Amino acid sequence: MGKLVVIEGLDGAGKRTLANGLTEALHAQGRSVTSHAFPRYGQSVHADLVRDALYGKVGDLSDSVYGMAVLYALDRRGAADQIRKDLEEHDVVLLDRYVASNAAYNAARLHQDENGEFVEWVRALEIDRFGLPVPDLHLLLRVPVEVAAERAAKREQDDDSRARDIYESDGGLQARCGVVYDGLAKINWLAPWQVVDGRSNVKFHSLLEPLFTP
Ligand SMILES: Nc1ncnc2c1ncn2[C@@H]1O[C@H](COP(=O)(O)OP(=O)(O)OP(=O)(O)O)[C@@H](O)[C@H]1O
Ligand SMILES: Cc1cn([C@H]2C[C@H](O)[C@@H](COP(=O)(O)O)O2)c(=O)[nH]c1=O
Repeated sequence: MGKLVVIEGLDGAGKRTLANGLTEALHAQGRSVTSHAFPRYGQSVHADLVRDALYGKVGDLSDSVYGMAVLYALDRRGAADQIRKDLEEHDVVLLDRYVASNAAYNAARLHQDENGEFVEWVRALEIDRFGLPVPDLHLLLRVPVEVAAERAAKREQDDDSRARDIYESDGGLQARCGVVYDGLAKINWLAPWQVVDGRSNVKFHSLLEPLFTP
């Protein structure tokens, strides 16, 4: 059975870049890896509705924290069987965002913390009710909010298709979300969390060592 490893962090933190680096490092160790990124834009109707809502194209949908959270959760529910299959066939299944993104962003929208009602509601919905696989490890790619914002702004400049959405443009939300992520990591919510300093060069091999040490 493979290990389910989740990368979490603010918009622009560098999660995709970390996922690519980890994949290369795992391949160099001879391990098989497959990955997914949530939301699954272009693959799931729920994810595509999320994207439309994040660009203000679905009326007042994005105003509803619970409405948005249900869409993200349904996108993952649609991927659950694939993730289970991947875990049978690969050493590592790497996810760029997962259930904890729903907990962190939407608790932050509601000005709640890691111990609040919303975080528990997400766990009950996605794990108990939808039966999503529980991660083996979360990697929290931690960078100061300003650094994440600079990286997101630079990417927006370089790539026309990556204009910042309503969450990415909301500095207050990103700052609160960073605090909720720190809280989730502190209580090892759902599974162990490892904090990765995204400002310095990340040592990919050492990050996953604990997973494969008997
Ligand atoms: N360690 C780093 N140092 C400097 N720039 C970086 C670093 N990691 C990523 N970047 C740059 O920051 C930008 C955002 O990176 P990336 O797309 O990996 O972030 P992300 O967390 O996946 O973003 P999002 O969640 O918004 O999709 C990219 O332009 C990337 O090249
Ligand atoms: C998976 C997921 C994501 N979010 C938030 C986080 C981001 O601000 C946006 C879109 O994600 P992307 O990585 O920028 O494409 O949505 C969320 O609130 N809940 C989730 O489950």
